[in-house]
Order: sequence, then structure tokens, then C-alpha cells
Amino acid sequence: MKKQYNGTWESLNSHEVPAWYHDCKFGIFIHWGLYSVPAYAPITWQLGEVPIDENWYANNPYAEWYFNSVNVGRGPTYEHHIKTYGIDFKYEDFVSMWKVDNYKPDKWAELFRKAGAAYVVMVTKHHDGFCLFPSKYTDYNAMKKGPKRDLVGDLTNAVRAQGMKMGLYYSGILDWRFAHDPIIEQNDNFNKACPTYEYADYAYNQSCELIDNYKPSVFWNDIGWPKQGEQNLPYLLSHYYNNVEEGVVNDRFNGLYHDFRTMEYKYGESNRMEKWEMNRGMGLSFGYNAIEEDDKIMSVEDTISLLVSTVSNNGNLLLNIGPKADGTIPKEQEKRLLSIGQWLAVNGEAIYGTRCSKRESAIDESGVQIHYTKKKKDLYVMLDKVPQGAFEVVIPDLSGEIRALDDKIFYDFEAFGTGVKIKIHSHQTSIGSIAFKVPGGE
Ligand SMILES: CC(=O)NC[C@H]1N[C@@H](C)[C@@H](O)[C@@H](O)[C@@H]1O
Repeated sequence: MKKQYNGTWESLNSHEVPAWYHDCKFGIFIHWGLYSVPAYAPITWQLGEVPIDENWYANNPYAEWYFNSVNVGRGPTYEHHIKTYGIDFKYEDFVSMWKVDNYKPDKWAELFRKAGAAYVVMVTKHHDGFCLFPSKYTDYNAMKKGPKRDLVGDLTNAVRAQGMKMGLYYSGILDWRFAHDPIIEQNDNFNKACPTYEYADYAYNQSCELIDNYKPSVFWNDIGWPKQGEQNLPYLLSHYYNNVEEGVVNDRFNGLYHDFRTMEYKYGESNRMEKWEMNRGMGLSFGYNAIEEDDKIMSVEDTISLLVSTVSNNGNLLLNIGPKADGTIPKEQEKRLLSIGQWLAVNGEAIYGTRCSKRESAIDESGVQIHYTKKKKDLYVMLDKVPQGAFEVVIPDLSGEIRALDDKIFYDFEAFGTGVKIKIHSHQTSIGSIAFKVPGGE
């Protein structure tokens, strides 16, 4: 019997994170919008690396913040805009320039599946207010203007045809069409947000459009929810769960409710006792940044390390790609996705469908990182940050057979005190972490 939610916090608080969200581990985030036309941001810091103050907002590495980075009236993006487009060029002028001639949603979905992703979260309306879906509540949308397509609907169908879950991102509290004072410190995201009931209703109604028209498996709200709309949240979330039984939401509703916690780059906290998700770009930006080239984005090895450490601590990794304005996925991003997919094709048994082991991640005296996952009675051990060439590592409190998932790993193992010593003779041909299965080892 399907559970019904009745618009109260009590009924919502009985909601449980669905198993699919625990099982899927790896998702693709997609930031694509008007900001993909200028595709510019300075290459500065990771979120959480420096204070989120005036200096951060004047040198914002997020290319999708282009409007605000110009609006602050100083800094590299402001200079770039004046030089490239001129002082009189308005952000809305990018609409007529946004042609999506290379947008092939089926190809995108195929690439995400080859990358080993099990879910996708697409931005439907970012802070700039431009909607990538047809909306009854504004003509500032991709069906009416610019691309003249339902960009969200096209990808939703393609992703589901590939057997992946489709999630949707919505910028709840920020919409620079309703409130466009420059944001120059973190509290401005809340204090300068549009305070009207009109906007709160707009966000509520558009969220219902997304829920009703696409039934997203994830409703990924960003930054916060309009203050004037807080009392309607129990209704919105009940509507969501009553219409999308497998639905799941993040923790960016003014701290009022969440299914899973979020971290973003170095921002936020996670603890392995509750479900969480790490989201970040391959470089410092979510939107495509044309000056962020191959040498400026994460290596495949570092991305796999992030996936392994996140999953072994009860998290999912939502890795962002920023397509070019025309719909082309940048080669350097595509290359990394395919390599991650190769690693997961061999080692995915240690990732997909696993749960947190009671064994916590550790660092061996040689610096090798040891991460664990479990699946029923089986234990998986993943070695990370391993040296080139041969090395040994002791896994404590372990006994019995241990088997590498990648047959290109040459190793021996032996009982060593209360643990097992693994002697790796050669692992050069594999990429990223080395995963072992210990049948019955949990
Ligand atoms: C921690 C937080 O609220 N981040 C907001 C941030 N989220 C990213 C996924 C991107 O959409 C950014 O553009 C957005 O400001």
C-alpha cells in the first residue's frame, strides 16, 4: 500500500531514503544555461577554501554566476564582460545567442551510462531565472526563446531510456529576475533574495510543474527556499512524495527538512551515520568555463579517489559536467567520464549496492589509504594513493581469502598478526584505486 503524505512535517518526517539512492553511488550533475554562452570565470578557489565574502564574489570561479560576477561591478568577469560584449550588453541578450545545434540528449545519456553513472541531476532553472523547460509561469524559458526546445524533457526521456534515474535541480531562493541586487557576501543569498509572496508562489508553482511534468527521482533544491514559502513546503514535499514514490530531496530547504545531506567541494559537513552527497565540478566551476582547460581539471585518479572515499563513508558522488552552449560536451570532460566508467566496469562490485562497513577508512604507515565497503556478508577493501611499482600493506583484523577485482593486479597475501598482508607486485596497467573482495569478511 503506497504511503500518503498529508502536508504535515510529522508525516514527512516518517519518509525514508529509498534504497535506489543508497545503491546508485555515482551521478552526473549538469549545469547548462545562458551562462554557458559567455562561459567565463576566473580560476581561483574551491568553495570552502576561502571565506565566502566580497573577494569571493568579485572573483567567483563559478561560471554559472556570470550575471552576479558582472553585477558586482568589479573583478575579472566584469572586466571580461566589458571588453568582450561592451558596457551596454545585458545578460538577457545572451538568450538570442543561445543556439543548441549540437544538443544530442541521446548521446549525452549514452555517455553518462558509459561513465557508470546511475542517476543524473539537470539544472532546470539556475539563479539567473532562465528556465530550460516550458513553464506556464514565465516566457523566460527555452521553449519560448533561444533554444526553442524542452531541454529538460528531451534529456529526461533519453536518461530514462538508458535505465538511469533522472533528477532535477531548481534554484529555489535565488532568482535574479525577481531580485537582482549584487550578492557580495554569503548572507546576501538570503537577505537579498526576493521577499515577496508572489515569488514564493512562483517557486512553488514551478516546482509543481517540474514534479507533475517530469516526476524527477531527485528534487535538488539549491541554497534555500523562499522565506515566504516555508509554510507551504510540507505541502510541496508531500505532493512530491505522493506523486513520485521513489523521490528524494537534499538538505537545502533552510534547514527545515532533508533526505540526504550535501557537501560541495570543501563546503559543508558529512558524517557517515547519515546519507549524504558530494557535489562538485571537474574543475572549479559548474557551468562551462572556456579558460578552464585540461590541465586545470581533476585527474581521473583523483576523481576515482573522491568516489571511493565518498562511497566508503556513506555518500554518493554527484560529479558535474558543464556542456558548451551549443550542446557539445567538452572533450576533456568526456575523456574523464569514459575513464571513470572503465574503472567502474572492473571495480563497480565494490561500489554499487554496497553499504558503509563498520570499519572506518584508515591510512597505512606507508601512506596508502584503505577504504571499506560491504555487501551483505562480503567486505570490499579499496587501496588508494598507492605508490608506483611494488608495495605491501597490512589490513588489520582480517582473515581468509582476499581477491583483487582487477585481473591486471599481480599480488600475494598472507596472514600477518591479526590481519592480512597484501604484497602488490605490479599494478601499473590499472587506473585509480585497487579493489579487493573478501568473501564473508564483513
Ligand atoms: C553550498 C551552496 O549553497 N551552493 C550553491 C551552489 N550550488 C552549486 C551546485 C551551483 O549550482 C552553484 O552555482 C550554486 O551557487
